[in-house]
Amino acid sequence: MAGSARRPLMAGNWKMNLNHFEANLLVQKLAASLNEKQLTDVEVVVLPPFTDLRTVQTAVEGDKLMIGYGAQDLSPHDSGAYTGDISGSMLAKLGCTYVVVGHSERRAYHHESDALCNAKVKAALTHGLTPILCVGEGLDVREQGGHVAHCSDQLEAALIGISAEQATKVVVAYEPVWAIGTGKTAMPEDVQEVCSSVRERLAVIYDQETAEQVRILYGGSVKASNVATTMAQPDVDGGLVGGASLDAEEFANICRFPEHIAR
Ligand SMILES: O=C[C@H](O)COP(=O)(O)O
Repeated sequence: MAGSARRPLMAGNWKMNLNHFEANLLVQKLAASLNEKQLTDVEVVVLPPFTDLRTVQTAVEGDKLMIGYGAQDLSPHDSGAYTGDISGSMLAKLGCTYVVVGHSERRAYHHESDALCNAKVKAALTHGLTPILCVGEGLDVREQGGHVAHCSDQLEAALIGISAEQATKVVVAYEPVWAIGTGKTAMPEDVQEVCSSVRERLAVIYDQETAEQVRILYGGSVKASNVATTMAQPDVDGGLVGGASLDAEEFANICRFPEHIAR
């Protein structure tokens, strides 16, 4: 993010944690831990389970908290006989502004394909939601040196049929699978390598101006103790934080990262 015009984004992916009582407590604590300047410098977003969204909406709107929120997944369909699905329009009605698409846990445990991710990106954009499109390689791919091509290919496949104007509204999250929930953070230079290659691929698919507008996040064992060096990389515009976002004080410290980047 060094010198970039892109506003940093720190998104807390709660995954399948916290009931709606706990969700209310966490969002209130988080908001109380950050001041107006910090919440202006960095866009802070939480991504609770579906069952917590109404509670988070009530807290955010009722107390005018400067915190955004969104969902962890959405249906590629708009409505109808899709048992268990939640549509983009339902999320938009709940005040969501973001939705995660293609998280590696969904790709692995629910066999989500690039084609399905592409349909979900389109569904999100149709309903005015910002997709946080996840890409990332497994350890085997990294060890064979295929990580850059793997992530670029996932990106390109998920953006088929998306215009340049729409692409500027997409957030990309680079999450190496081997760094998720393992405590093994990728080295800042490794993160930069993939994030810059993602931006280069966006410039090839669209143009340089479009590529410069897209925010690219890093996710994988982000903590307050390691966030600053990663965020100091020029093509990293924020983070997608899992486990550490469940602790209000730790996540607030992560969101304060600009104060720890040497200028
Ligand atoms: O969406 C978040 C990522 O999967 C990272 O999770 P983690 O911070 O627990 O490693």
